[in-house]
Amino acid sequence: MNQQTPSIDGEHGPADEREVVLSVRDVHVAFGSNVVLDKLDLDVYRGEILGFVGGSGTGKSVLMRAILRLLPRQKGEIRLLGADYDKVDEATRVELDMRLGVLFQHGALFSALTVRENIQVPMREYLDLPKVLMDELAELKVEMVGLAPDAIDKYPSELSGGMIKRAALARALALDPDLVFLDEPTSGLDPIGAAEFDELIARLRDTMGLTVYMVTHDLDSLFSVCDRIAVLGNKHVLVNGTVEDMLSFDDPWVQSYFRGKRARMIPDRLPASRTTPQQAGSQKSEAT
Ligand SMILES: Nc1ncnc2c1ncn2[C@@H]1O[C@H](COP(=O)(O)OP(=O)(O)OP(=O)(O)O)[C@@H](O)[C@H]1O
Repeated sequence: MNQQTPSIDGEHGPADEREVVLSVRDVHVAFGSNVVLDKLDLDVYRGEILGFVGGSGTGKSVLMRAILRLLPRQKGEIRLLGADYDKVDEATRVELDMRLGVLFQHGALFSALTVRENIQVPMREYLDLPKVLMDELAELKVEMVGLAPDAIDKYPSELSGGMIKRAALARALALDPDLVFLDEPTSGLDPIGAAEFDELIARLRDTMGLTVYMVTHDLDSLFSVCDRIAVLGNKHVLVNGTVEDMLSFDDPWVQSYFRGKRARMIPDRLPASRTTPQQAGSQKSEAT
């Protein structure tokens, strides 16, 4: 995908009318001679759930970390909420960071802190709030992600895998972000827990207007909650669009992934409920 790529207009209007909250252009990341990402372009639109997929080791985590500035990149521009991270002053950078939430794979909660304290970590880092207000906010976040109220004073070791994911999501939402990055949020969950987590993500998008960038291998998530899917291959985004676009895209990996045995086991791959205002439009790039 690039700015010159023709886009398919959706039923809700031309694709380019949507607000781009994350824009990645011509990104190049290498570790020594190992080039992981090259000439990579990607847009994420406000209010959508973008599913980001690709084979193992293709660079999904590397891209997420490069976007979050946890890894250096050799080339390329990354604009978040309209601002070029590399060109803004430190105060603006902090403001931008506050508008992002991240759920790392496996939750990555601080094991020595309770759920309440974990949720309050970003509040302590960025805000100067009285304890009573931070407690109220933490309680609100716990409720928002569907955890029982008594989970708030538990330590991560006392929680199930699904509860850890929810607690980590509550922490990612601590500062009411515009955009959340989720790294394989349903991995390790049983199918029911994973489906409930997907529903939670969709509900938060609908109620908070959240934009979601979700790295996932979970075909159920891709088919049920993602408005758009981007596929990483050959070091860049091979194609992005709806499930329907994936099914018709002529690439061996994309075909085997979306039409393979596991995909065929999902009974209703294109439920009508997938059509949302955020789903308007899709774009394709040329496979190389
Ligand atoms: N810090 C690092 N130093 C050197 N090489 C790295 C580093 N991080 C990632 N890589 C390399 O970058 C490539 C892409 O890794 P990455 O973890 O992004 O893959 P992925 O698409 O997320 O894979 P998976 O789906 O298996 O999690 C791999 O070859 C990996 O070895």
